[in-house]
Amino acid sequence: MTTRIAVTGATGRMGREVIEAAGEDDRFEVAVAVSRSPGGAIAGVEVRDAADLPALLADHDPDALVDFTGPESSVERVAACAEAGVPAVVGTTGFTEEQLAALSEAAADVPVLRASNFSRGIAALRRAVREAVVALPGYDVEVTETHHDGKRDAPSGTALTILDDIEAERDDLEERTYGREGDAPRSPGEVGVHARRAGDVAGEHEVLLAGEDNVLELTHRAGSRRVFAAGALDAAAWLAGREPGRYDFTEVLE
Ligand SMILES: NC(=O)C1=CN([C@@H]2O[C@H](COP(=O)(O)OP(=O)(O)OC[C@H]3O[C@@H](n4cnc5c(N)ncnc54)[C@H](OP(=O)(O)O)[C@@H]3O)[C@@H](O)[C@H]2O)C=CC1
Ligand SMILES: O=C(O)C1=N[C@H](C(=O)O)C[C@H](O)C1
Repeated sequence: MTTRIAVTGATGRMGREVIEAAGEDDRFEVAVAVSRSPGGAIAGVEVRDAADLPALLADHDPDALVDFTGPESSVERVAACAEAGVPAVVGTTGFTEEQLAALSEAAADVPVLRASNFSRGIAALRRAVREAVVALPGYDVEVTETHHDGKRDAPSGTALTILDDIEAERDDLEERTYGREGDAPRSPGEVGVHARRAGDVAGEHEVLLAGEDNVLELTHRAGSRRVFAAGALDAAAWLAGREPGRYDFTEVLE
């Protein structure tokens, strides 16, 4: 069965990648792609005006929409999905609590699956990190992420998700320390968080656990954006036809 998707932010790094990945996979068809700068085509798909999204969703009736844009625009695009009855896959990161509440509101009308990272490797890293922090109680924990120079939000959405995972397992870690400068010895309740921006790195996340004479480093590196696009497409196929509500990428991988 073919899953017909709508893609927002078509000219963005991820929007483009999703359109190209869908074009190379028989299971998917891009029913409509929108951009703030319409015109031209990406992988043979005409790029339409994002301002017309509500009408385009009504006309094309896609099985799911895939959004990798920015927080404000993502909330607007998902509201259009709620209005049109289209399931939404959201890969955008950097949301405020208020924006997350708006996405939850939309999930009362349509299925909404949001994930800070659509790579299977990160799903495995998260499981390994949760296990490691339990196995190594009292160890110091530091999270470092590295991304391309165009990334806007810091720390990355994935780093924040990993920090939530770590804090859920370790009650003693109560303070996130973002970088260090000056006279800054470590205090026991800290989790260090470090964001590096350089070149065209697709995405790297490292968790360091260090105790007396024992150091464990768990690292995931995305080789390209294609891994995120592939995961988002899997999520779109999985989400199509589900009941309204909030869904998680881990459910897609079960
Ligand atoms: N969950 C995951 O696995 C992944 C998540 N991401 C996240 O996806 C998001 C996009 O990343 P990336 O593609 O690199 O970013 P880009 O800046 O390359 O692309 C984002 C695109 O979204 C659209 N856009 C951005 N801001 C607005 C706005 N205010 N209003 C309307 N449209 C807007 C634009 O497309 P246009 O002009 O065509 O409308 C823009 O080109 C980020 O939040 C990033 O963290 C990225 C990779 C993987
Ligand atoms: O902006 C990116 O590029 C990425 N963003 C996501 C994040 O913020 O975690 C996922 C991935 O690491 C790439």
